[in-house]
Amino acid sequence: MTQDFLTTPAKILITGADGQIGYFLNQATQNDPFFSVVAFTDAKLDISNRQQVQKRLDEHLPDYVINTTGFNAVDQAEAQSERCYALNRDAVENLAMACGELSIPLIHLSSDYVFDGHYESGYKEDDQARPLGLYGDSKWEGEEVLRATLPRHLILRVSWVFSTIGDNFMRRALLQARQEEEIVAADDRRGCPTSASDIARVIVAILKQLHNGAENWGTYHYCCAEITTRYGFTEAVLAAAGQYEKLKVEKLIPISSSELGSDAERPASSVLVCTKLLNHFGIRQLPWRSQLVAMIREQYQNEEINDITA
Ligand SMILES: NC(=O)C1=CN([C@@H]2O[C@H](COP(=O)(O)OP(=O)(O)OC[C@H]3O[C@@H](n4cnc5c(N)ncnc54)[C@H](OP(=O)(O)O)[C@@H]3O)[C@@H](O)[C@H]2O)C=CC1
Ligand SMILES: Cc1cn([C@H]2C[C@H](O)[C@@H](COP(=O)(O)OP(=O)(O)O[C@H]3O[C@@H](C)C(=O)[C@@H](O)[C@H]3O)O2)c(=O)[nH]c1=O
Repeated sequence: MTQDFLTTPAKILITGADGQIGYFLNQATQNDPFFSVVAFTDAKLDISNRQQVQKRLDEHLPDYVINTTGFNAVDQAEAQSERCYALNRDAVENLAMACGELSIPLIHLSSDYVFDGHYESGYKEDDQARPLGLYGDSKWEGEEVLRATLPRHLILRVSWVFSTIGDNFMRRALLQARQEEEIVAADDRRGCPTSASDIARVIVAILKQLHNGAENWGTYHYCCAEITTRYGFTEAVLAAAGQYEKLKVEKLIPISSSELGSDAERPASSVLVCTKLLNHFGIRQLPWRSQLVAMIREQYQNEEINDITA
């Protein structure tokens, strides 16, 4: 019997399901008849546990695994390198090996921080990775271990993720704007903020094409359109949030990253060029500004669920 790709749902297994991207991917696929979804939080599937990973895959036999986990605390990574590499590299190897045993492709998320940030015109997929900090290095090593272990993989590098979930720059800026009269934002690091729900849209579009026979494996970039700085993004957060409440903040002050200080070095310009994704999958970039307006609306509409101080 041949498999009918057009009528058989694609069975996907999502790891890290209550993180930013995991949550929105789960939301985007749960009610889509194209997919049959099993979504695991870390309590139900700890990907650093090789036996547990194999057991879950044996139980569910998904068509695709999507790994949205990550040790993402960029500064903390410098002091907690063991934990960082354990999740961003070694656990990726666990997944890749278990997927390999069962011939399951793995979709994996990586970061603009694999680059050193000196290339102002933007990074393409094949540009030399040269991470500045341990977080970026662990993501790069995770990519490399996946490439070496599982031929049918897709690595999607994304940047500056924001959403109504967890700890991210949008929510931190909003919290500060409610509590402080003056806030500072770095105006010397360039990048592209990208909403977690938009990344979910991209992953859904990729999965649909893979499941219909596309064999576009490899490494891809996706970020929302329009380069900005943390200062430019904060300005937009304040404008969008100001539609819903009178914020305490009166002054937004541009500042250099060196004045702010931090444990980890970060790329000065980590813009991702996304034309390969367009050429191979026909997926276009959406502007982060419209994504931000929608995300802020969602934040205010479900203020209790999206408790910013939690
Ligand atoms: N956030 C960003 O700006 C960017 C993120 N990325 C990459 O995208 C991916 C997703 O990021 P994002 O959605 O922000 O991540 P989050 O930090 O929001 O979510 C990560 C999830 O992984 C879970 N997790 C942690 N350890 C384990 C484990 N051992 N087994 C299973 N799950 C675990 C976490 O659970 P718990 O909360 O309980 O610890 C959390 O739910 C990551 O690979 C990240 O490196 C790339 C570029 C930018
Ligand atoms: C404390 C503070 C920092 N900053 C700036 C300095 C620095 O550039 C940045 C730090 O914010 P974040 O912690 O959100 O940034 P960071 O953790 O560097 O964000 C990164 O996370 C990882 C997971 C990725 O993969 C990257 O794509 C990127 O999103 O914000 C301000 O603008 N104002 C402030 O008050």
